Amino acid sequence: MSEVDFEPQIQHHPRIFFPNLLSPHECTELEFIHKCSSTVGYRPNVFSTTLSHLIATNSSQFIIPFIPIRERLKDKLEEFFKCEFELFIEFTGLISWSRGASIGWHSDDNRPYLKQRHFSVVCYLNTYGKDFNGGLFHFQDGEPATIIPAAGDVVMYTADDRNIHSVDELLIYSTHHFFHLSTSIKSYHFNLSDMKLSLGQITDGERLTLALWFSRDGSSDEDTKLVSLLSQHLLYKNIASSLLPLPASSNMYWFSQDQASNDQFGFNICWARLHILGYDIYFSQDTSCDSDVSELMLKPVHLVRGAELLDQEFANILHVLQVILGILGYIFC
Ligand SMILES: O=C(O)CCC(=O)C(=O)O
Ligand SMILES: [Fe+2]
Repeated sequence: MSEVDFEPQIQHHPRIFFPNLLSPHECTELEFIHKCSSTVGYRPNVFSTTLSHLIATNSSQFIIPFIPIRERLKDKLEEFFKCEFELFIEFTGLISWSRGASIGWHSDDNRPYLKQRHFSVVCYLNTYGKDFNGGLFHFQDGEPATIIPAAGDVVMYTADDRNIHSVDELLIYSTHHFFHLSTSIKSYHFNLSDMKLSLGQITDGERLTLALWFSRDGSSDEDTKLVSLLSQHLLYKNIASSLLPLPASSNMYWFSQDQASNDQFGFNICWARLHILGYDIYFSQDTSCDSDVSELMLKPVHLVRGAELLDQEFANILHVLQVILGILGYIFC
């Protein structure tokens, strides 16, 4: 599909679709960042990575790849909607959906606290049919009626009720990835059968987007907030001078079948991502069996592959993820 603005309907349904606006490298780089930084999101079966979270977890270097992409998207949006130099980025986030996630008909400004959102931009970072199934985007009226997510494609639309849209439920991915649960990890906090069920939800495929909202209102400028967070963070020199990530509170990584409940079963999303890649983790012997999960997030860990315990000690589980995903080529391809 080439660039499509559907000129005749522009007043009624102001929107535009750009194929291949992001390069494959940009999509892969953002996927890498999401997979090693994401937390459980705002709705069940959704994970997200916000820029403020990257700062809070001492991973602000990961903001750098967003900068040229955000600028390019803003330029395109302002040019198409003829509002050059008028818009501010209100929110930037990587959002992934796992099996069962969906969203019904809505406009993106449909709550009083969302009224500052004037334009929406959704960039697809992976591809329907290849990386996941389900998850098609539909506009209620006008053209295009349906968007089939493909890595690099971008849709831009006004956030008001001229662009009511929905996204179909993410379905089970056709090729079920094999994963192996070893007992070599200290899994005393977890119920393994429940963990297998929950893990299935992300091994079935994840639909990943970069979502941005734009505002005409300067008081909603995300950058002002980010600069303030960054400068506060830099005051903590010991943390900021280290390049090691610092996990947030453990419940932000806690994923269970029913995220709405306080179910003690479920597991850590970082842990799950390592399992999918064929790794387990091992906390050194002096980590007390009574440590609660929140402490474990901050503990040094070793990797286990099959029956082999690897020598290298990592600062914490986020550090492991960054290294393993980096080595596996997420960042360099
Ligand atoms: O991911 C998409 O295709 C759109 C998601 C959406 O509509 C929303 O988050 O408001
Ligand atoms: Fe939406």
